Amino acid sequence: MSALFSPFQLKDVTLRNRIAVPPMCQYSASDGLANDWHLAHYTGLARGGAGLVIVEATAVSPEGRITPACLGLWNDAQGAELARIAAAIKAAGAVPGIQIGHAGRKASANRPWEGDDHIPAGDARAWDTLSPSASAFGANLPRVPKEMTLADIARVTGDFATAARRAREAGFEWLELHFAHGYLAQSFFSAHANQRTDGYGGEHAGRARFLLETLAAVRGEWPENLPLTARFGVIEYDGRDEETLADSIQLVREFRAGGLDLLNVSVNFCTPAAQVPWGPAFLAPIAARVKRETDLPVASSWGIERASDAERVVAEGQMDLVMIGRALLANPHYPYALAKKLGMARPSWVLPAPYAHWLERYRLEAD
Ligand SMILES: C=C(C(=O)O)c1ccccc1
Repeated sequence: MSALFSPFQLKDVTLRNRIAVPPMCQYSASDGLANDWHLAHYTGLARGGAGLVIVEATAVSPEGRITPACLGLWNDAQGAELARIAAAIKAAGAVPGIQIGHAGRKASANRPWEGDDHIPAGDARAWDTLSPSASAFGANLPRVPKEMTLADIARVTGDFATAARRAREAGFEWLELHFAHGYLAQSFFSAHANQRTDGYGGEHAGRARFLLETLAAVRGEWPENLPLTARFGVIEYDGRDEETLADSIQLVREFRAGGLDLLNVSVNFCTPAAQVPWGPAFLAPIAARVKRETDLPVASSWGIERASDAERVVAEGQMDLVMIGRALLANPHYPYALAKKLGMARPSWVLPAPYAHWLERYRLEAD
């Protein structure tokens, strides 16, 4: 029996396998509203056999979008459109998940294929960005953000909680807080972005405060019986990795004490100077260490594509779920290819019956 195709239960939710679609921005919304692009995109991924489909970074407030074309969950109309997507994912046999976040100083940017840079300040599409400190990311994102006031911090924490409530009302059963990739929450924990001298900066407790307060606020809205998770960068690859990892693992333990059910282990992306060692499943040993040292279930991503890697990292207990992104964009039925590669009996039935029966009936020997 393949470990990758074994079920996974977390709280009252059971995934049919260990394959998860990570949140991957589509940059295809208007006014934060999901549309037919998103419905077809996520329905196709769910029909492709993944156990969990997580809808892309969805902003908790208008200024929290990465680009003007990002999804939002700050009003009921957005919730109604997302409800269609949650229902479609569930109808296809996958668990519907959603990531909610705030882009912080990386907000107000052009879409990646239209520059991937900050929209010029004079452009009517641009907006003021928020961050723990008035320090820019740099490189393609040079805009200096506004240092958040205590009122700003409280408002955004509340926005996360309200978005979590709307996510549940929309029918999502898996919630992921976006605490990674140099966005607002990650910025609060990183000295690359947070130079505050008040209670939200400085030593570990100060830099962790926004994330822990936001987790607590969301915990109060999200049902206890459904998975509450976070994608969190635990390593920056800036030459201080052991220090960052130890600091991050301490915070992950605090997340667990605060009611987090699983951590999606990722990279910080808080400085353009990072030297990320890209490669097949390069983050798996880091995810395994986080799992070992925090006793939390973990997922991870980045370069997990080969059937042998995906099976190994689960079978060896390095991670509980594998987030397979680009291979699933290239082929939403990739779980079927993985099932065949791993020698599963009747691999076609990873797919819905209307597809599986044809694939079974007229199989070529070569299949
Ligand atoms: C758009 C991203 C996200 O939503 O996390 C992203 C950004 C940087 C690297 C990977 C993913």
